Amino acid sequence: MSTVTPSLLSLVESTAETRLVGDDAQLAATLANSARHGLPPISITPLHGQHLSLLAQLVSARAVLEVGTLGGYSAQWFARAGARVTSIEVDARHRDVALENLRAAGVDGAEVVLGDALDVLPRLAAEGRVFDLVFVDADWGLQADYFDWAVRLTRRGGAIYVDNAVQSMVEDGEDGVTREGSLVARVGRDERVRAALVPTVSVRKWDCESEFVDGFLLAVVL
Ligand SMILES: C[S@@+](CC[C@H](N)C(=O)[O-])C[C@H]1O[C@@H](n2cnc3c(N)ncnc32)[C@H](O)[C@@H]1O
Repeated sequence: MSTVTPSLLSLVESTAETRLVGDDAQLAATLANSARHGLPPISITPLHGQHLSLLAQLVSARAVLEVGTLGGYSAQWFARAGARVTSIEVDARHRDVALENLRAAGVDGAEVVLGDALDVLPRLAAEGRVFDLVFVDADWGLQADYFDWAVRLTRRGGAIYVDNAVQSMVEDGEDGVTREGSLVARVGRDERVRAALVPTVSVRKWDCESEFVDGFLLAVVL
């Protein structure tokens, strides 16, 4: 077997991206416009977008809730699966760029709600909103709180996807990983869901030292 090196992993990732996703002018335009407006380059990758879009398709998602819009890149992947996206963003500049990008991409009906997620999520629950899939991609320290609201906002059989769950545990260090209040401890005690933690690797983040290893938490609401 070949030795695993950054360049070999990079080839695997770029080949899969070319073969399975291909070039997409609209998505590239979204990233370029976000960069022009000075948004940080922290959107999901194209393969990750495809993965989330497939997941939305698998749960026949008509309504997707996203926590953390940035420039609306991941929101477009959900729209491609045929879902209507509601996305929460705390930064008004990010919200404005996302709306511009979504309009340019011809995404109809996407809703970008400006506000702190922990204010907006209870409001959506009080309005009786229900989603097929919730994608959590905002501040890592609050993942467990977002998850708790996500369960209340997701239909039975729907899915919750918490991005960067592995990195957030790694950042917490050994004591943080095993503490009772951690994301996996709280989700593990939660009888409303079944969940798994899925570690991933991406050489796109090889330069960020440990960040090339990450992973997500996926749960299904019972
Ligand atoms: C990693 S980016 C989201 C990337 C986006 N999902 C994508 O892949 O295109 C995280 C976003 O969450 C937003 N955010 C951070 N804290 C938040 C909060 N408390 N409530 C709502 N949004 C928040 C940030 O402003 C940032 O735009």
